[in-house]
Amino acid sequence: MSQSTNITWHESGISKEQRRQQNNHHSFVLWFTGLSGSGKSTIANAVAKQLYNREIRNYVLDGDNIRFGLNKNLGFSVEDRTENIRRIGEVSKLFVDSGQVVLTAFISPFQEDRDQVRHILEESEFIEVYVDCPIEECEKRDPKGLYKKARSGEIKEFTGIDSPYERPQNPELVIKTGENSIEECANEVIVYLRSKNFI
Ligand SMILES: Nc1ncnc2c1ncn2[C@@H]1O[C@H](COP(=O)(O)OS(=O)(=O)O)[C@@H](OP(=O)(O)O)[C@H]1O
Ligand SMILES: Nc1ncnc2c1ncn2[C@@H]1O[C@H](COP(=O)(O)OP(=O)(O)O)[C@@H](O)[C@H]1O
Repeated sequence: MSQSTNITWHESGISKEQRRQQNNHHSFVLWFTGLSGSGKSTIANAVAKQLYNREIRNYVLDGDNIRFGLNKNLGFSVEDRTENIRRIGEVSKLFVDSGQVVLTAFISPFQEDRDQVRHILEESEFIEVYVDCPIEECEKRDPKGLYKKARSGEIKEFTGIDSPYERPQNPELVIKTGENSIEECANEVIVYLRSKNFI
């Protein structure tokens, strides 16, 4: 891939702080990470609905959807997953700059890639949420039939089967979707955000 040269950063006339002030809330990323079927999308969307009801501007970026468009040229090799997360991180940063809350639902299996996203944001702008669910339960749910395909060898490099998942070392939040209901898990996130005065 070639690199751009002769480019200059253009400052916007409206600052992030001004946008936040107009929206009347903080802007940040809720980064959900976990195995396929752990409940990232379900919880992200449940939280998004609660935020919407509180008039907090937000948007969900979801793994499958992004791979239909922006990242349609990426597969599931280690390198492609890293590039996937790098791009999502940059997109998330734009959302934060626009004064919105962004909820991301990507497996994002590598600690280093998640840390990279954390580092391009400010400290109060990145909340790593580990959607913790035993693989046995994810496999039992198998909402898209992908574990079955991975077990039969039809899908290669499937996370948790023949591709690694690195559990977050120091996440801001851990939610256990194998033990608690969807509503309870979503409420845990809302309680955390309130405790930090983010909402
Ligand atoms: N090999 C392999 N491994 C894991 N997942 C696979 C694979 N092939 C397809 N899928 C489907 O793609 C979704 C994961 O995409 P992500 O962009 O979140 O993955 S990653 O963060 O780049 O690892 C994932 O979505 P979720 O089930 O919502 O996690 C799957 O539906
Ligand atoms: N407590 C829970 N939290 C999240 N999802 C749950 C929970 N209990 C059961 N589920 C079910 O598990 C599945 C999770 O799928 P999904 O949200 O697509 O996971 P992911 O985005 O991590 O692949 C859904 O069918 C959902 O209804």
